[in-house]
Amino acid sequence: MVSPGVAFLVRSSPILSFPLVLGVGLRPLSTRLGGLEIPTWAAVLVAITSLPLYAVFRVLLQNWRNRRAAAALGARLIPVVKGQSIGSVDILKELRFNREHGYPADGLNEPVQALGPVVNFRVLWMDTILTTSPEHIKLILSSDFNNYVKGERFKTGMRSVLGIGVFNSDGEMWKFHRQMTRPFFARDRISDFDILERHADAVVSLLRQRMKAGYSVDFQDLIGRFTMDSASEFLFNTCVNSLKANLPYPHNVAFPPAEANAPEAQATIKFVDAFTLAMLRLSEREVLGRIWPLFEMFGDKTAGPMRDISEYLDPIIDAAMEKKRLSGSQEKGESGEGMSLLDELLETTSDPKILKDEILNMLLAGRDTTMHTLTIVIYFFTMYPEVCTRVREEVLAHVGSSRAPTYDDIKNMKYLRAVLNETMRLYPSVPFNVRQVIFHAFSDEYSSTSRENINATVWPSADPNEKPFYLPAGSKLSYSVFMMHRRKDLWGPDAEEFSPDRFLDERLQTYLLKNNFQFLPFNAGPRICLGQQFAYNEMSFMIIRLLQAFSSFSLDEEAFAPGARPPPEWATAEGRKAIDKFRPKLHLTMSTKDGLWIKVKDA
Ligand code: HEM
Repeated sequence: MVSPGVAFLVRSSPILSFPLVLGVGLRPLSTRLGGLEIPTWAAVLVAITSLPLYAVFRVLLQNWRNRRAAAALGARLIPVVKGQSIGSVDILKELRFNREHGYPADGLNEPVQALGPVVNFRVLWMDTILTTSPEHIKLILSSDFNNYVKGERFKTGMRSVLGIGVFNSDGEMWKFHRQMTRPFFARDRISDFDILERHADAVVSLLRQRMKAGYSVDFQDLIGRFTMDSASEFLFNTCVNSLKANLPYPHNVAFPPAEANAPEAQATIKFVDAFTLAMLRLSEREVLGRIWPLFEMFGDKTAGPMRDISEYLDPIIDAAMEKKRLSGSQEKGESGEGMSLLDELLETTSDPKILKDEILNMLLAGRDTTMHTLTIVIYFFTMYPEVCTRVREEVLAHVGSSRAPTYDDIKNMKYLRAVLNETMRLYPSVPFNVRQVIFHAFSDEYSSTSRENINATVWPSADPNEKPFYLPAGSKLSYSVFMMHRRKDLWGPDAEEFSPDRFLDERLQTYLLKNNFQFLPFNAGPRICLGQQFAYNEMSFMIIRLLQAFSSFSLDEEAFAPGARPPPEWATAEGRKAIDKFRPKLHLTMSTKDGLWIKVKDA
């Protein structure tokens, strides 16, 4: 297999070989055509400078075209964030550094404050537009949905893991996946809580065991196992059983008890680690953008983890296919309780590639998002014990201290829902998302001379007296719900405060109900999260079980590894960056660096 880097170079070879062809061919050609003798040094100089000159020419031409097209539409160009170095490479470096070591939106807040809610980070002369405006996000996700796609650039980077699954497809393929999976999220299916109950009980007893033994627990790790086990059983009827593998001990326990993992846990650990690593590799590609293949010259960095993932998943898919083959037409159409997503998918397709892609896409969607939200809810319980007490009172009033909650119990618990929403407002699982303005240049349908600007679009300015913004076709966009959820002009002066009541008191009317598109933890429009209701049920169920078992939660700051604590310089920052006691980490989704070490008190 050719590595992504080599494939990239081969694809780019026509342009990269241009200087060579020019260097070798210029002298004989000029002699033949015009009898002109070009000295060797001049031919070499022309060859060396040809590519940079061509690049400069293209950039200038593109800028001129954009200005002209914007003027023709009565629009203006999006303000560009100016870097200090050629091609604003310093901005790229800073963004990469901040992604690894900073707080989310470090390096983005300042330009947005200076230039407004939409800016263009023109790194390496390529437009990368960032918006934090609900009006623009509404256009992207809903009212002008057909003009935006995930885009080839994004999909190529994700393909080696997510294939052509629902997350990584556009157009007809995306519709096919969406139609295929939607029935599975019907209300009766997602309110069947048997699976959740078993795994939630395991979480509670593991917490109790560790407390009894006198150790703190990494709640993020523990709850990630809960969401992984629940999702795997729900999706493919086979529990990954990650809750059966041993829990880690805090870094400050000098001699943790020696515990060997049960043999059956080994395969689980390998699968879960491979899954986590594959997601990490994908997020690294996303940060590098178009040039990511150059960092994979010697091989596809997702190939190793994907081998381990396939080793685990392929037999499960094969067995389900075989079961389906043996049962034949008997079961056809009998979708209903007890059927996993995989069983349901087998009603539509028997293509193992599509089946695997879909399962992996759903696991990505279902594990890390709910893991993160539940982790931050518990973190907020440690920070705001009065909120924890109030949710607990609601739990005891609606469900009591022992019975498992039902769908209706959960639906009626308004404060719990407000706590979940407030958590997802401040720390949404998908803080940044990407799209591309669709580009139809190669469609036969559009063969006019100005075809590259078909699908160019405009966005309104916040100030109606200002001209709208012009976006060329093909522009790469990033929208940040993380930043939008913290805007004081949208949420009020207390936007950075954790206050679940804002979803219940007059602030709901004053702020949120004025503009539904300013709160989007699950996205909106045709691509809205398919698992939204499932996620609310799963998270509420787990919190209720925890609050029936435990009366309070506390943070064990000593148990956090030194590199996982917020650095001292954050203390002088504004807002939550100064207050919070964990370090957010950004990959495809958000998490906390090195987990969340807590202690719990039995109820
Ligand atoms: C707190 C929990 C969750 C949050 C915050 C969340 C958030 C999101 C967001 C922001 C998207 C849009 C992604 C994009 O545009 O690329 C999305 C899509 C999706 N989510 Fe969720 N999600 C959660 C849980 C789940 C669960 C538990 C499942 C299923 C088991 C799920 C299934 C999906 C699917 C299938 C999509 C793709 C929709 C499409 O592209 O058409 N999500 N989710």
